Amino acid sequence: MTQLVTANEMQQIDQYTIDVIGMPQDVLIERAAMAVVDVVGAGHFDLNHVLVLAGLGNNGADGVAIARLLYAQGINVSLQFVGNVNRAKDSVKRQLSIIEAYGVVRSEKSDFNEATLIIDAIFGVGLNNDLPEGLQKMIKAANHIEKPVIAVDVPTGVDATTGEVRGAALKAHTTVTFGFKKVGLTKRVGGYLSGDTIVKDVGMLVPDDFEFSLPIMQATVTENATI
Ligand SMILES: NC(=O)C1=CN([C@@H]2O[C@H](COP(=O)(O)OP(=O)(O)OC[C@H]3O[C@@H](n4cnc5c(N)ncnc54)[C@H](OP(=O)(O)O)[C@@H]3O)[C@@H](O)[C@H]2O)[C@H](O)CC1
Ligand SMILES: [K+]
Repeated sequence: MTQLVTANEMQQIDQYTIDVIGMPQDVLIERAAMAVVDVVGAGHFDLNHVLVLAGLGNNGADGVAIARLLYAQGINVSLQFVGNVNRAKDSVKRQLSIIEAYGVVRSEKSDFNEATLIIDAIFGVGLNNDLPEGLQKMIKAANHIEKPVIAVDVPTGVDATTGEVRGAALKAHTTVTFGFKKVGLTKRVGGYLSGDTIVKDVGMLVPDDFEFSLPIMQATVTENATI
């Protein structure tokens, strides 16, 4: 039994946990990163060269924290920041300054062919438009070489509510989604691109009077089920 949420509902729950409950945002980001690292370690992925793609929002902050944790475990990880780092949210800038102290080298342009596993932390539930052209091209190239991808929260390019592709979207082998399963991961092409979806608790709390707009999903859902 899985409670489904829209992107907006997830953002409301995020904000309630931080603003009302007082859970520090960096704690949620660290727990999200640890959840993904657990899946990386438990899966049958080739960790010879892990490439983390991090964006400029909190999804990217998760990605930078993931790169740091993998590096601390002695895994060969490279971090590519996708976007203009000057426009990055403070949460990302904090993670970037921490990771520099750990000695993780940021790669400007990553060669997907060298990577044995890609961690997609470019966009999550905050995606609100079609991806920029350049990023669409990069994503299509990445999909073409078919490297295994673990998506952080939502595969980049998939709308977490509608399941539609916003210009282009990474095809994930596995999606590690936080708190609740986003409905966009269960319907239309979003259900196909998310691969195996694992829901991980990172300590979010739901307001007592919160009204979910979506039903609780039975255990399995077909690829194009519409909710
Ligand atoms: N909320 C929390 O404290 C936590 C969230 N978690 C993770 O964070 C993401 C949601 O993070 P958010 O910063 O809201 O959004 P994204 O990281 O998904 O997107 C980044 C920003 O990018 C801009 N944006 C959106 N769409 C586009 C686009 N098509 N082209 C260019 N830029 C785009 C947008 O900024 P605006 O200024 O345009 O609004 C986004 O804000 C969530 O998925 C989790 O992974 C943590 O895990 C836990 C704490
Ligand atoms: K992502």
